[in-house]
Amino acid sequence: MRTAYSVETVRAAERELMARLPEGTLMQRAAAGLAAVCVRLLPRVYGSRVVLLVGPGDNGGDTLYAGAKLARRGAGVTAVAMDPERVHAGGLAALRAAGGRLEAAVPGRADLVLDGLVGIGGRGALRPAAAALVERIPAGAVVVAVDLPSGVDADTGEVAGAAVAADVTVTFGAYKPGLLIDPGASRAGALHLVDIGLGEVLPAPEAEALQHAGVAGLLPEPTPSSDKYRRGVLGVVAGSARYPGAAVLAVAGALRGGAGAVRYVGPPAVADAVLARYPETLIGTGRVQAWVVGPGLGDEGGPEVREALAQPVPVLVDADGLRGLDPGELRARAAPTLLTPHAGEAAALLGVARETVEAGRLEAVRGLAERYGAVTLLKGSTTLIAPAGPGPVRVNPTGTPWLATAGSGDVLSGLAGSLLAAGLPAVDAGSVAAYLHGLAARLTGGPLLAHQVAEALPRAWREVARRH
Ligand SMILES: NC(=O)C1=CN([C@@H]2O[C@H](COP(=O)(O)OP(=O)(O)OC[C@H]3O[C@@H](n4cnc5c(N)ncnc54)[C@H](O)[C@@H]3O)[C@@H](O)[C@H]2O)[C@@H](O)CC1
Ligand SMILES: Nc1ncnc2c1ncn2[C@@H]1O[C@H](COP(=O)(O)OP(=O)(O)O)[C@@H](O)[C@H]1O
Ligand SMILES: [K+]
Repeated sequence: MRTAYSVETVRAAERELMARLPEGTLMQRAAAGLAAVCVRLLPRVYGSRVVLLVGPGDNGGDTLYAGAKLARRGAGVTAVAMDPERVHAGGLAALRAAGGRLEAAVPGRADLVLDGLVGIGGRGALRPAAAALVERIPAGAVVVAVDLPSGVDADTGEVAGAAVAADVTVTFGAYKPGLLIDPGASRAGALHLVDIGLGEVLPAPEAEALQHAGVAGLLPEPTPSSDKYRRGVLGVVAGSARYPGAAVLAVAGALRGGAGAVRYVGPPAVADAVLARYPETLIGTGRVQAWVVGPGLGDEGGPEVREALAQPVPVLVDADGLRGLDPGELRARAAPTLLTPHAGEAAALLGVARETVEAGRLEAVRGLAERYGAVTLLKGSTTLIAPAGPGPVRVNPTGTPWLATAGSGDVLSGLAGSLLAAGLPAVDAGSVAAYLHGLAARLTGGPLLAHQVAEALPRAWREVARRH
């Protein structure tokens, strides 16, 4: 599990650690880790051209000390300050002693650029002096963000104006949520974590991302004593005369997600379409361990949605099922509810613009989970899963923009429903489903069709299970 911590938490941990260590120790650890990554990125340090963009705080300090280390190994290092009156004095002295220079303008060419404008002390949009330096980053240079790309909000991943687009981010002590959540995540490039000793003093994280090992541990594999009922029966309320395909795709995701059986409930013509593709499907109501309601219902299916929500089993609500949801009714449910909106549906539920959700994904997913008392999975570029109560938000690290294709969300609902029916808690069901779905899409490659994602799920499952 990759874990991420808010600025407040990181600062508190740093204070606690700093109190026990000689002054400057943490900055020296950070600079040493940063310089080591830079050395690996350069084909040859000696004779390379390195540019440091230096802000007024400690982020600039880390950068100057790392630049000094590179200068000592023969790199030509030029620092450019956002505010020449406010530069970390010790860092600048170290750079100069190593043969580096402070100049007024960004050189036109560079092999490596270190973005040390702002780190976790950054607030709001980059000021014009900083944005002007970002614009001058020479084309072709490898860009390394120090702690985080300047212009990205460390806590949320929000980008309010100009921001550095890094090839690599070297972050100190702990990942920050903004490095894992878009739009920030897509500015961060490859992530390197430098251990500065914070691990021992960090409390619970604000965000976490599953990795193969964690997913493997959650996959509901059948055992010798399994039968189809114990493996989980999922009921699917989906599809309509207008959108029959949604039912087929949700059932596809459910069957490929390992359900012991899938029951389809819906119009006979749609049931025929489902059976034609998946003769394994059971038709009509009966006992289930979980429900998926909503994909492709259009204006139909209201009573079935209500009925499912009234039952004491986990219910996943997606797409048209999300319209007109009553927070009170959901909060009163004894069994878990998993909501799976995309940004447009989340915006409608929250009464805000879609752009607001896309720019502030973390706030949106937390807001929905709190309002509805339900685990909420917000789809899109970096899918997020928020628990119904306190606890870290799961950030999905797999996926590809090729998934932005009609019907892929229906496959996800079926898959997540299958995992709910198998008995996974809703946060695990949502995050394991998003993980496998994203991995299956990557294995398929683009341009992909939604049903191909469903068909690639067993491969994704095996790839995760095989390695652990
Ligand atoms: N506190 C610690 O123990 C450690 C901190 N470290 C480094 O220190 C950084 C935090 O340092 P600081 O607290 O000095 O803060 P930063 O250096 O991140 O930024 C604060 C400075 O940037 C300016 N600033 C804020 N928002 C801005 C904006 N939107 N546009 C332009 N300028 C802006 C502020 O006026 C302030 O001078 C970390 O990100 C990390 O790089 C590391 O050395 C490791 C140890
Ligand atoms: N830009 C993107 N990057 C990665 N994944 C995306 C992106 N856009 C959409 N997705 C994924 O594609 C799927 C689309 O689901 P949804 O919007 O419900 O589509 P549909 O209703 O057509 O099935 C979701 O799993 C979502 O996370
Ligand atoms: K930075």
